[in-house]
Amino acid sequence: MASVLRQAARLASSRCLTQLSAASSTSRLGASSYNFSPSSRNASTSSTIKVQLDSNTGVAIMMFQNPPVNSMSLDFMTEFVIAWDKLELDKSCRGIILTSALPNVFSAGLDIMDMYGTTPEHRTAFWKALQELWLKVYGSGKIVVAAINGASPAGGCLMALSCDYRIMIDNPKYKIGINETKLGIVAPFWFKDCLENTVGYRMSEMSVQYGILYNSAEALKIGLVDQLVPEDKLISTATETMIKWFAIPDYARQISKAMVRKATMDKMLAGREADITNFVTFTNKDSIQKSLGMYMEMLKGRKAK
Ligand SMILES: CC/C=C\C/C=C\CCCC/C=C/C(=O)SCCNC(=O)CCNC(=O)[C@H](O)C(C)(C)COP(=O)(O)OP(=O)(O)OC[C@H]1O[C@@H](n2cnc3c(N)ncnc32)[C@H](O)[C@@H]1OP(=O)(O)O
Repeated sequence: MASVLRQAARLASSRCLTQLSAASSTSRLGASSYNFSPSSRNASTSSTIKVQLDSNTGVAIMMFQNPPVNSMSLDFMTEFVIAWDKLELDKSCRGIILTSALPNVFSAGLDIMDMYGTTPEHRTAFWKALQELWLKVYGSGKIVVAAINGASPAGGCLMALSCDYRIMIDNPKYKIGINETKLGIVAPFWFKDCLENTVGYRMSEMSVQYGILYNSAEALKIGLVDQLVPEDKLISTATETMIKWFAIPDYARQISKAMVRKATMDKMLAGREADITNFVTFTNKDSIQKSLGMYMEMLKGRKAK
């Protein structure tokens, strides 16, 4: 145990988990001091990311607004990381709720147009931005809650899986999962690892091969999400959940989180360059470009019908 703690302490001071200690003021707020008065809100907005921070409670709400479907384009991910870094540095922020400002969709996942017909240089920058975003969210010392208010396939599911807790609107029309194989592409190992860490080995084995998208009730049943709520209770439940987590002393929780996530983080950090090369090589293939093109056509054709 002593060696685990020593290792965790080293981790907390390492590059990826530097944020863990940055926010380590112990429970300043309990649920009883929760006050969400509008006057206490700070707002900061980029074109695709809207942030509201309540410095009284320490809860920030980060909303995606990249119409039509919050696809994770290079621009979106760049703005996400800038907004994220600001919150990480803000000691008054102890937790972040990720949600969508658009109706019916949390995030449609990676922007296919960034992978289809683009140069290898563009795809390198795109993949680096995705890795960066994931490392920040997954490795954060803040408490991160996903308030899933719509469809959340592939990269959208990864974003939710990187949080500490997932709350989804109870509506069968909203689907979540790692559906890449259905597009004729392969989810990288760290998408699979996040899924496996959450739903277990057998379920992820089935899930990634079939490319299953689960409705909200199915997602709850397999543990892909933690809680279902009616639409009008989503943000209040996410905020109340966050306040409950605040009762745990930050430092102890952060070190524990770092211990649990270390193996998955380390694997990515060690394989980061190879992962970029894999992605670029894979998406250079004519057959993959063809699959992506056909999928885009299918999406657009579906709308035309
Ligand atoms: C060995 C391996 C090594 C490395 C790996 C290598 C490569 C593989 C990379 C794998 C990682 C991939 C991750 C991904 O996230 S891929 C993206 C997966 N996403 C999806 O499958 C979702 C597709 N979209 C939908 O299902 C629906 O759009 C959605 C989200 C349910 C919303 O439905 P609806 O409200 O009806 O909206 P429309 O379908 O009408 O769409 C509106 C508009 O948006 C365009 N669009 C939708 N999704 C995307 C997208 N992901 N990227 C870009 N554009 C998208 C759609 O075409 C419409 O456009 P239009 O111009 O017609 O308005």
